[in-house]
Amino acid sequence: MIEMKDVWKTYSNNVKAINGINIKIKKGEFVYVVGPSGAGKSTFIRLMYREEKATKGEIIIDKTSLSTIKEKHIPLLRRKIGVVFQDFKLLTSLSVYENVAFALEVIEEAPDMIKRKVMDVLDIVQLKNKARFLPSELSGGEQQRVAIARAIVNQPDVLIADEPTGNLDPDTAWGIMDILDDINHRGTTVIMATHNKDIVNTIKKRVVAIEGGRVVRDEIRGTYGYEA
Ligand SMILES: Nc1ncnc2c1ncn2[C@@H]1O[C@H](COP(=O)(O)OP(=O)(O)OP(=O)(O)O)[C@@H](O)[C@H]1O
Repeated sequence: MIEMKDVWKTYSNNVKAINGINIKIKKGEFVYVVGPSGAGKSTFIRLMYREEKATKGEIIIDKTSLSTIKEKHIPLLRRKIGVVFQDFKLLTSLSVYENVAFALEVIEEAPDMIKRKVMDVLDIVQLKNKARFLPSELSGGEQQRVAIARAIVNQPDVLIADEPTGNLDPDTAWGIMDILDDINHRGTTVIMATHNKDIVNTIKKRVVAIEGGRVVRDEIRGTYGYEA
């Protein structure tokens, strides 16, 4: 359902971040993206949700080609893809509930559906009891769980996470992994860029290693393969 065919990305400053990637990711897979700092992992991920446009090659998400997609159809594409970042990116003046509901309000979901969907995803991330809290009143792990709830409330086909455990202590990071695993088991494809060696080596999944903007390793149940 996600395919890259000979994809290249050169930034405007002439940095060649992605240099000829070919990959297929099937519906329902869980994929770790690993590699040294500056290898191109974030660029690879940003290309998938069209935050960046490929310089060359074709990216197909669920039959939609990102090279020919019209600007007006990009919001529709983004509804198929939930994104989670290392630094959470929550709206600080809104409550947990409002942060998650916001994603549905912008697509003009009916108010009674908003309430049901928000409470359902807050249940999945185990934060129903903190729906009225502000982000500043939550721990880092709880804030990341709100960000995950926001990313999945539209029931996207794909959840992309760029270093979702990067700002969290080890115990909290494992809790986030439980939730991502649970979301994957419910049918969502999960693609996660990470530097967390312990997690990759313990919760075995497909591992795609990127170095110098190329896929240098792609293993079904792989290992991290670098020193932490
Ligand atoms: N917006 C940008 N403009 C110009 N160059 C960029 C931009 N974003 C990234 N780069 C460059 O592209 C290359 C790949 O960066 P990218 O962020 O994709 O790597 P990464 O593997 O995610 O690194 P890290 O593990 O440190 O997050 C690097 O040389 C980086 O400096």
